[in-house]
Amino acid sequence: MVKAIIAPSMLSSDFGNLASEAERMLNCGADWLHMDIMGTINDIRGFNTTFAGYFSNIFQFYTSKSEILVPVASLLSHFVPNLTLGAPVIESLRKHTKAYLDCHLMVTNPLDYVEPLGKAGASGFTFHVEASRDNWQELVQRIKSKGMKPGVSLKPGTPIEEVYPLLDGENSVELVLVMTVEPGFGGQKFMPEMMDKVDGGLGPSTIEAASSAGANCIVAGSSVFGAPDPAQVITLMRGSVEKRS
Ligand SMILES: O=C(CO)[C@@H](O)[C@H](O)COP(=O)(O)O
Ligand SMILES: [Fe+2]
Repeated sequence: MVKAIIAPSMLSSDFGNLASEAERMLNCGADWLHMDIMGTINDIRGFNTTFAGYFSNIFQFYTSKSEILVPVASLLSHFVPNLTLGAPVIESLRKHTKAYLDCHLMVTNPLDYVEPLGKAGASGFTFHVEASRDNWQELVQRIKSKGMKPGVSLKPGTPIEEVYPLLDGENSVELVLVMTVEPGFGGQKFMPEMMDKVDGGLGPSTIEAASSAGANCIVAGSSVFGAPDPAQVITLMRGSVEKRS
């Protein structure tokens, strides 16, 4: 029987009560806690923080809509047009739980986050293949040296072949996170066309497609946190994966 891992994305939780939201999810049957770490303007190489921060604020002042922000964000080499949490939050949450903290790094230079997240108590460190094409071997070694489990993720538009080199050899990853939404926000629509490649928009109405496509580690945010009975959604998704032999 395939072992399911259900990892509620804490991006959809009440960040003002993160520790109790984490405990609630674990009491509802969650195996891992998925922590979406999203980049800031400081990710830009060569820009100093103040200038880049100021520049980004101007753009964000004039383009409040996320669909406009995306081209602006990519222009400014943001990995995603959103800002969530970092090592200090992981460190605080770690004081309240022993759970597996599955960190998903949507940042332009993941190497800069290995040290702080390892120290903060992260369990898994999943970086994006689009942000590590020239240094993924060093990245995997550094992640392992800090006692974290290395994973790789890919955006919907990235061909699955790009992660093949990371699947075997001494610098292989232990998890592949197939994004079934564009990275950056929770609550987006599931992209069924990703099934031949499977993170996002998952819930009772889409889990069958993902589990029959072979996914066993399920990241779901809005469908779990938005449910009147999150435990029931977690059990349903677990059942869908584990009925596969
Ligand atoms: O990494 C991401 C989004 O960037 C995902 O982890 C989402 O946060 C999953 O949330 P839902 O799509 O299930 O609401
Ligand atoms: Fe994620």
